[in-house]
Amino acid sequence: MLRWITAGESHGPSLIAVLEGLPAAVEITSSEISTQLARRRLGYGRGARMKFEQDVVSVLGGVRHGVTLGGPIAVQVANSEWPKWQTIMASDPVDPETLAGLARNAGLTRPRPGHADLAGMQKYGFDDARPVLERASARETAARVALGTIAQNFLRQVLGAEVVSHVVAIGEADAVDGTLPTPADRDAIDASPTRSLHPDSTAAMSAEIEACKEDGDTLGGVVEVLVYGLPPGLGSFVSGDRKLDARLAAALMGIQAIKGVEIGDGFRTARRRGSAAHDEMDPVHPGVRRRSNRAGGIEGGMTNGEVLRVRAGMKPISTVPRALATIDVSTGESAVANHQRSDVCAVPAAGVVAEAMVALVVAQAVLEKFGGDSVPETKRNVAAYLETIGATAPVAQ
Ligand SMILES: Cc1cc2nc3c(=O)[nH]c(=O)nc-3n(C[C@H](O)[C@H](O)[C@H](O)COP(=O)(O)O)c2cc1C
Ligand SMILES: C=C(O[C@@H]1CC(C(=O)O)=C[C@@H](OP(=O)(O)O)[C@H]1O)C(=O)O
Repeated sequence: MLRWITAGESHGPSLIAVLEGLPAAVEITSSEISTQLARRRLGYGRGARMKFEQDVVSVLGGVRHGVTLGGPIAVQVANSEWPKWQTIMASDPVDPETLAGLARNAGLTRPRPGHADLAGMQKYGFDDARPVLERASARETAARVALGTIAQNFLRQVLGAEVVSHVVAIGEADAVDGTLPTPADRDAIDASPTRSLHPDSTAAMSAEIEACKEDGDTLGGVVEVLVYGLPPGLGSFVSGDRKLDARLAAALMGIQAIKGVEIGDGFRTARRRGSAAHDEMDPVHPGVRRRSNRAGGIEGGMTNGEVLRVRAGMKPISTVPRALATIDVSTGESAVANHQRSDVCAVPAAGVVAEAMVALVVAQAVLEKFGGDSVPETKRNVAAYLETIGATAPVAQ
């Protein structure tokens, strides 16, 4: 069973990510992880912290000379801003007088609507939002992207599968409808400040962000993740918790600020008639070809051999510069919410995080189906399965 966990606070010394259950012989380097982390920092609308914070990657365990060893993999993403926070976020006790003298440590008693602040303080018994927001912060997504890089390498090396993401909406600005991006479009997408394929989409989304910024407001949007090259049969129909669509939805909803997930055409399909909703098949001897892919490559909780396609909707950033109404928990009176610097829009970054979560869930399903303690063993198992289903295997469009 492939499993993962992260630890660490937004202004702590570092984030730590652990991935357990991956076979030996997956090729991975710290510079590949750094490259993916750099992609997460990009995008029009991100705040000042993205400019000065550096993600400093160290692979602490599970990898030797660029290949995995089969044991748990531990990755550290150090926060370069730590020296400024080392007293406030120290793990050992600190003299209260020293703490009281630090302006940065001023009590955060005005919880921000849309954040974990208030319920987190109530639940864990804090009178200040700092201990809540430190862990709730999307800084943690850097650790997920680090693990997602390893999962993407595994998928590529075992199946030749490739994960691609792009932004399909920011606020009211929708991407120009067109062909789906393929792995060949990755560089072009990353070169767009809104991670869109079409220049007209970039222009419309950038204008939306610019207008929002001038109004002192924030924006959300929708990202889409595609996985090319998956065999049929990942996931299962036999129980709800084994369905791949359910597992993808849970993983994507687990990303900070994601409020909706669609598999394939999702809510659009819900409004269609059955004759226009499903993906008809034709035989092509040998194999089967689909006339469409509205299902997004998943039927009955399993991949069906078509391109996997999933969307995630992100709510607008909660720390709104034009601060929202709240209460001050120290007085019980009305107040305006705590405001620190913040992103105006982080949808492009959310797409990179979504790629990571999709890669991890799909890698987990691949290992469930094919097992293997080394890449060659998993590949042999994949090859045997594909040979078995040969005559009915899907043929690429
Ligand atoms: C990549 C990324 C960057 C984010 N940046 C910010 C930010 O700068 N300011 C902010 O208030 N929220 C930001 N968020 C969203 C909050 O972390 C999130 O809304 C909050 O933790 C509450 O969780 P929930 O929205 O899932 O309920 C970001 C989310 C993501 C995925
Ligand atoms: C640091 C990151 O994102 C942070 C996510 C975040 C939040 O509330 O989620 C709030 C901001 O942090 P701060 O308030 O310290 O500026 C973002 O910068 C990151 O993505 O690496």
